[in-house]
Amino acid sequence: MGTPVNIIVGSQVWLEDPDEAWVDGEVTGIKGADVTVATTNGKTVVASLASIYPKDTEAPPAGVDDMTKLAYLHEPGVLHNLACRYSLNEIYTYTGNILIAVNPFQRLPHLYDVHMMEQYKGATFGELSPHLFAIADSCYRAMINEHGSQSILVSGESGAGKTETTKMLMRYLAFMGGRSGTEGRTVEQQVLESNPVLEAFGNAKTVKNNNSSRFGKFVEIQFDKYGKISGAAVRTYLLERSRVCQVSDPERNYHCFYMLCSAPPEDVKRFKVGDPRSFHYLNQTSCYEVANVDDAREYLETRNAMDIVGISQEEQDAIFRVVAAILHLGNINFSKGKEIDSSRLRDEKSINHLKTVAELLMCDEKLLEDSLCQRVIVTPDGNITKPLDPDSALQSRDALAKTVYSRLFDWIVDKINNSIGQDPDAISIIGVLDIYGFESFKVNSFEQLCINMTNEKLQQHFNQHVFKMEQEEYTRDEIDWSYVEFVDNQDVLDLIEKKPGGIIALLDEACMFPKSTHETFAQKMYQTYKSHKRFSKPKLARTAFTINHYAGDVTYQADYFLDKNKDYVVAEHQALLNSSRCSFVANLFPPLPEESSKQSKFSSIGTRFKQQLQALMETLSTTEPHYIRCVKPNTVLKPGIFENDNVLNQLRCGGVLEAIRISCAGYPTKRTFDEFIDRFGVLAPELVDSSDEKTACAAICDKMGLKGYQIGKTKVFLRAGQMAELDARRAEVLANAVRLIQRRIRTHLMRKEFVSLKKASIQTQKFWRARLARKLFEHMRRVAAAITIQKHTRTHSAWKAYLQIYRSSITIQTGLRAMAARKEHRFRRETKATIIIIQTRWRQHKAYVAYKLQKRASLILQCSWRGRVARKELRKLKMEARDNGALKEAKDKLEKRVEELTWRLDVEKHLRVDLEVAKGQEITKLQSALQEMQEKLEEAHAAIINEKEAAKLAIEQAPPKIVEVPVVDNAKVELLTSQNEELED
Ligand SMILES: Nc1ncnc2c1ncn2[C@@H]1O[C@H](COP(=O)(O)OP(=O)(O)OP(=O)(O)O)[C@@H](O)[C@H]1O
Repeated sequence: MGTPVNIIVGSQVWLEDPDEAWVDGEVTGIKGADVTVATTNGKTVVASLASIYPKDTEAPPAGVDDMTKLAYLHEPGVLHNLACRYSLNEIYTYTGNILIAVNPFQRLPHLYDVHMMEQYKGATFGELSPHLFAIADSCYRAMINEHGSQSILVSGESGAGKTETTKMLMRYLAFMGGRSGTEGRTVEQQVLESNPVLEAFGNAKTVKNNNSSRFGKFVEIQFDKYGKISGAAVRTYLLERSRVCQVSDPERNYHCFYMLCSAPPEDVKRFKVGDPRSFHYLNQTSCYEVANVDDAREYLETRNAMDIVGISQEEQDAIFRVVAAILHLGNINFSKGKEIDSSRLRDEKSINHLKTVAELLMCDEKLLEDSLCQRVIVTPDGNITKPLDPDSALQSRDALAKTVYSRLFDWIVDKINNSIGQDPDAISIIGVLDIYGFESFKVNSFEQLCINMTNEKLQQHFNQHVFKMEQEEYTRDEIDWSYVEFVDNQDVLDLIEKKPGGIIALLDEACMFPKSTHETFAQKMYQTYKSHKRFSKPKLARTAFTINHYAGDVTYQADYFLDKNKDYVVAEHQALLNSSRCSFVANLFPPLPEESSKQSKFSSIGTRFKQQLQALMETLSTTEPHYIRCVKPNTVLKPGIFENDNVLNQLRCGGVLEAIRISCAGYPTKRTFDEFIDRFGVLAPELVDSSDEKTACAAICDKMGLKGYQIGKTKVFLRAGQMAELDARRAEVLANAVRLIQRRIRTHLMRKEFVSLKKASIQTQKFWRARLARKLFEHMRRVAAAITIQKHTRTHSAWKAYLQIYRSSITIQTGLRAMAARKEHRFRRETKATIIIIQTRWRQHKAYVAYKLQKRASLILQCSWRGRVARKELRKLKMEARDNGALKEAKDKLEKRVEELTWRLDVEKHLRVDLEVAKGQEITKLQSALQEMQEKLEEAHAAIINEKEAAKLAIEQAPPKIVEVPVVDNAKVELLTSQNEELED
């Protein structure tokens, strides 16, 4: 699978690692055929050049959704891709048309919900990420479009997820083909509900899988012409019968046994069951429970599902009675009887169990015991009864249990089929095959041979479909395909199933020959196939043989082949159960036709299975197959050794690796010239018109630079990836064309839109501009009005403020003036009084002075006058005194008078001097008082001037802001006015 590339120092490579399977690293040195690699886990390993693989350093970290897209298609690349995707919960990956489903081992509900189904409904295959719904959808659409039957083959080892995948597929098909809104039990509902019923009776916990299907299953879903589900049939293959009687740790018997033991108490009582530990068929292992499974609930759910698939209550009861009877049957033990080689029931317990079995199966107790401990041999001379030794009796007991169980299982399958109903007019079918994958254990027995035969058949079918048909097509179209090879397994199939001469035919022969043993059978095989290249005898083996299957060598132990191949019902058992009073039990064992009962009782399981398989293959050959390979991921990156749990091995066994190889080596894509030109003509339209189809196809391929393609007679054959390449180019061309058309149309549309938008926008602009202008005008008007209002308001408030200041200043002025006036008044009053007093005094003084002067003057005048008069009289008296003596007296008198007046004048003079002094003092005093008053007056004047200046300054300094006084204090103004007037008055 490796892609030949030159490995040089520095190359990134994969190499095998004992712990990690594959480990990547870088080549650090090459010496001859040895390469030194520095691995990413820190080791330096020397490996041979042939054992290392190149690593794609440009691989997307999330992996690719189709393995065929891998740059280097080799085992580590495939595993790495799966591991990358798995780590991102991408459990599905395509390999061409095969879907690889890696078991997620965890519920991923979002992957399977209705929303997901809706998404995949009708989606082109490959468009969405790989999914089983994509397979189911392409299957459904192929059926509808091509009216052809389809099949989906789900394979994988035990626990890989086949049953889950099958269930999901059926759910999707029911979703697509279901009749929505139909009342009652619909076909699809019954098909879906048949799963839990089949699982209850056909599934068991095994080492590998807690819910392992111990049978193969082919569900055929029939569709009518409208694509609706019209019927269904379930075919089952090779139920593992031995499990009924033999279970090893840590496995369990079939689920139904445990369910019955956990049933509601009334059912437990009715069916006489109890603790599973008390039944031999269940207590051979210590495993009674399965993690996360509630058997009690499963019992009820199984019953419910049985209701839905049409199993009546009576039938259900009968089924569980048979199940209970098998459990009790297992508890019947035998000991040696009285006669030689005879047996009898060992103890009381066994007797009781026998009774219970007889009761549950409604058959005769004695007959039951006899059928277990005796055999009747028919001889020409009559019937001979032969007792069975305890071991044989036990075998007889187990054979009965297995037969009853397998008949019961077959009855359930038949019932489901009858109940769902077949549609004889079905237009097409979709078959889903859920069958065990290739098995290779340490010890492989007859079952493994059958299982591996099935897988060989399926592989052949796969080969035929994928490769043979492919190659036939190459041949038909006369193209060179010599280098595409595949391993044809027809020879292995011939070895196993050819009649006569195949292993199964030899086994049947051995079974019919009474003296045969597994050793004689093995010898016969060694002899017959000694030169068969697919058959070999292991060294020293006496019964073992190895078959070289397509998936690898498997060594089988022939020891129990004979027993396991024999499928016959002991006549005694047949008779016993047929005579049951319970019609259900009796019907499980219908009486055999007279001749066949007389003929050999042997029926070959191998041959029957081969026939069933043949029928299945015939059915499959009428369908278009689709493949799903389930893979168990426990060791995604484990080395490629041949072990069943190895992913690589699983892929190899599932034919996936081979498919990848062939797919890449061959021509996975082919198209008729018509289709090719139809699809890719756009890549070179000039070539298509000018030449014939074949030449045009070749020309297109050449033009696109494709290498290695081939032109057949009718088709173009493309190598892997070339279709994608052409598609990508086509998508590019189409996208360009689309873009051009879109551009033109968009231009046209945009222009139209632009014009109408322009018109509309002009209209809108007009409207808006007008509106804006109106608004602006309105705004301006409002601004002007506001300014006017503001002006008036401001005037008003300024006026108010001015008035207030004015009034205040008047008030202040008034106050100040009043104060000044009062002061003045007071001053004046004071000054006036002073002046008046001074004036009075002054005037008094002046008057007094004048008076004094006048008085002196008048005195002087009077004195002078009187002197004159007195001197005149003195001269007269002197003359008269002369004349008379009298005169002398007068003279004396007058002299006295003059003396008096002189004294008075002196006094007056003195007085006047005193008065002058007092008056001078008084004037000085008054002058100083006046001086003082004048100073005070000046001070008052200065204070008034200061106050006035201060007031003026205060007014000037007062902020121009005019504080609006909301209310004029008229009362105060009036008061001040009146005060002012009063003051003025
Ligand atoms: N798609 C899935 N999503 C979640 N869990 C899954 C899925 N597929 C499988 N499983 C889990 O793996 C278990 C085993 O799967 P399943 O029973 O389908 O295996 P199988 O291949 O049918 O085995 P067998 O051959 O033994 O019957 C399931 O019980 C389930 O838990």
